[in-house]
Amino acid sequence: MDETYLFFISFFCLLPLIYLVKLLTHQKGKNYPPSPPSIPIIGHLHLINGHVHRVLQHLSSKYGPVMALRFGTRPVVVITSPSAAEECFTKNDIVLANRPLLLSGKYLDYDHSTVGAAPYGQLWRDLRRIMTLELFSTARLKSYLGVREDEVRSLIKNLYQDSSQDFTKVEMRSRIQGLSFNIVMKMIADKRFYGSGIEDLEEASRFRDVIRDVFEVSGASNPGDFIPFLRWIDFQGFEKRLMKLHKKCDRFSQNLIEEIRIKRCGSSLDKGDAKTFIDAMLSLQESEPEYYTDDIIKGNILILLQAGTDTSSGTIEWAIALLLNHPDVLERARKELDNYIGQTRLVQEADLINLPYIQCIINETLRLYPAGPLLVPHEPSQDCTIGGFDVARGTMVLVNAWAIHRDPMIWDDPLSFKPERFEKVGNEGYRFIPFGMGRRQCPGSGLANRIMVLALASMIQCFEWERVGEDLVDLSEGKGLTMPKDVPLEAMCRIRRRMSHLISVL
Ligand code: HEM
Repeated sequence: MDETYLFFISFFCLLPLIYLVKLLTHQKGKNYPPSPPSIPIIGHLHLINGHVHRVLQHLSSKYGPVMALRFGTRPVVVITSPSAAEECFTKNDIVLANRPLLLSGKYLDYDHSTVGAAPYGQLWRDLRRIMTLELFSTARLKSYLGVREDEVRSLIKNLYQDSSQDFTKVEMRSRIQGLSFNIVMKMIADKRFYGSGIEDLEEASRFRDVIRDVFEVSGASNPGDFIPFLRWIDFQGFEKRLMKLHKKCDRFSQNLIEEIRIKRCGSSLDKGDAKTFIDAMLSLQESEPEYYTDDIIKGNILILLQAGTDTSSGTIEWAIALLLNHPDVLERARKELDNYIGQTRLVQEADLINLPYIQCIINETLRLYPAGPLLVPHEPSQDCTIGGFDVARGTMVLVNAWAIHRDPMIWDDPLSFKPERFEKVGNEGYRFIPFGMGRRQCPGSGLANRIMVLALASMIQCFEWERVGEDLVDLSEGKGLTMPKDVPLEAMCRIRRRMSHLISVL
């Protein structure tokens, strides 16, 4: 028999034994979290069939709020209680501020050099500081107010053009996606890629396709991240797909950078009055070209588009779907708007502070349908303890926000949509964590909130809404990183008669 063949046969027969010995020696003297029985080599991967947050919720109900799993060779710990989550983001916050290095991060995050994928260290701190300063600070959010209000008006105008005095069926997903995409894109590169007034329609359509592919690939889990052998043979051609996508994304974001470079040549912008995120990064590049390379800028353009678009638009879509199934809640929201603003002017962002019930609707939507059901994976940079259990350095830590938000021990009647529950309590602590907590929590939460509340308030103020048929809107969750609604939302929409004089002049 061929010697190589013999070698492979004995290697694969020995693997379970090596695995067992490693497991037993590793566990000696340690208090690891409870864990379901596992299978050699694949660990618990065979249990993950269906929506991961749901499977993990089911397992945690048996094995407890701090549970250990093994995805192939990768140890995983799943957190499913507010107190354990609190421990993660207070006592262990620095240790857990690290991210696991996954294959997608090599290509889509330019070797893990984006704010979302970078390990906890100097680069991450610098990027986070730049983004806070240039995009998310109160002053910056104020300076982009016009962009948000213009884009919301453009959505209202677009709905107005497609609706009439009678109820008309409208498709909602692409319109709402266009809204959040345009807002983030204006902040990054002063460009719009959806709706009217676009200079290069073909470029816009190609760019939208590329971003859709990025979402698809980042949403798919790659078995090679868990079983190294599959990575060596590029199982299912995942790495090839990533390489191809990287090339496409790279071309587009490089073009965006070049356009801004050309514009900057003819203007006297300096660091202080940077207009866009790319402007700010190019200013920094001028003083530190080796550090703020084009690759760093391109990766961070992509992460902002990924993290900032489908999350907010998906939440708005869920909120409208929930309102269609709960006309009483919709009616109360409309009354709040009519009482405070009336029908003589359009709602503005400055009004939002006086619309607490609409904010409650957004919170309740985020509770039931958080756009990051498992947050983003964390990885301890050194051994630590959570809930009295040992968690080894290099373990992937998943916080199941979706399950915490639906825990009947924590929430009264947790599966029902009741926005008023957010009226009573002020500080929700670690039982409501749609944006995560601690150092790596979402830096875009303030921006997202403004977009979501203003868009929802404007749509309720200007139109009447009904379901397409008698049946309730289907609320099944689809596949994807941001837990989108499975079936894109359609609704019946009619202009509110007393608002049409305001909308027709937009
Ligand atoms: C409904 C809207 C949104 C939700 C629910 C959401 C949720 C989250 C969550 C759960 C995380 C991970 C937190 C963790 O690691 O524990 C995150 C990270 C992040 N989000 Fe958001 N997000 C939203 C909107 C936005 C927007 C509008 C932007 C920017 C335009 C943004 C930018 C980011 C970035 C850059 C990170 C990575 C932060 C880091 O690793 O340091 N997000 N977001």
